[in-house]
Amino acid sequence: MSQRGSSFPGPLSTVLPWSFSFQPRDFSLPNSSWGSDMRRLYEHYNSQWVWRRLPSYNRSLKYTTGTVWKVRSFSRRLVFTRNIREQRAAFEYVVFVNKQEQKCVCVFQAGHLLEGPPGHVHGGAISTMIDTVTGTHATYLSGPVMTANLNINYRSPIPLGSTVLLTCSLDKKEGRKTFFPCQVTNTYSSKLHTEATGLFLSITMGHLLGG
Ligand SMILES: CCCCC/C=C\C/C=C\C/C=C\C/C=C\CCCC(=O)SCCNC(=O)CCNC(=O)[C@H](O)C(C)(C)COP(=O)(O)OP(=O)(O)OC[C@H]1O[C@@H](n2cnc3c(N)ncnc32)[C@H](O)[C@@H]1OP(=O)(O)O
Repeated sequence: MSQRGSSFPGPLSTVLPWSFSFQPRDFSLPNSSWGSDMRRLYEHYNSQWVWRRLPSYNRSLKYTTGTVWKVRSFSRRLVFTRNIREQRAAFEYVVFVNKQEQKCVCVFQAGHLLEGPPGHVHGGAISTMIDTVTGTHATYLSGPVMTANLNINYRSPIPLGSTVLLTCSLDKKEGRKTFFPCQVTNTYSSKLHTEATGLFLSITMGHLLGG
């Protein structure tokens, strides 16, 4: 199994040095809780050179900034989707980007802690994953961004424990604004579960730090 894409390849890596990286756990690598659909799709995308796996950590700034005081103020905080220790329990996912086509896919296995309607995934958990995937793609293409608007239509419920595919593309860029449509389907792309559009605004890091 190849392990390509071990460093974040987007614009952030040129802006922010990685001087505080110390081999943190990469949550987007396969683990024993992944079911057969997760593994099959992971292998499918990981084996094609046009798709690049993005690593995923449980702290957003500790591993991306080179400024000591920022590390001190952010390092104890954990990224929402990566802060549940028990594998399989919540958000198991891996994101791949296709730079040529400006597309991004996420293979997502929804764990039992994400229940909304009996036996099915909570709408807030689905929107979390849509925000994460479109936000990751926006960051990859445009550098630091914040979600300004998420518009979501839930078309069919997602069974708890199942694996789904999120597909996101770049629609248009207008100055600081970037628009990303996103669909959530079953793993064969034959059933639509959710469709959404995300609007992201490019920001400076000062915006996040209250500057
Ligand atoms: C998010 C982390 C970024 C840092 C990255 C660093 C390291 C991380 C590494 C990797 C990250 C990987 C993955 C990311 C994972 C998850 C993503 C989660 C993202 C989120 O979960 S993030 C939380 C929820 N998010 C907020 O908490 C935003 C609160 N909000 C604001 O902070 C401001 O509101 C802001 C910045 C959005 C805009 O403020 P602003 O002052 O910069 O811009 P302004 O208002 O002037 O608008 C300029 C033009 O955008 C139009 N515009 C604005 N808002 C609009 C809207 N809602 N609808 C339609 N158009 C809108 C205006 O109409 C105008 O348009 P025009 O130019 O045409 O007049």
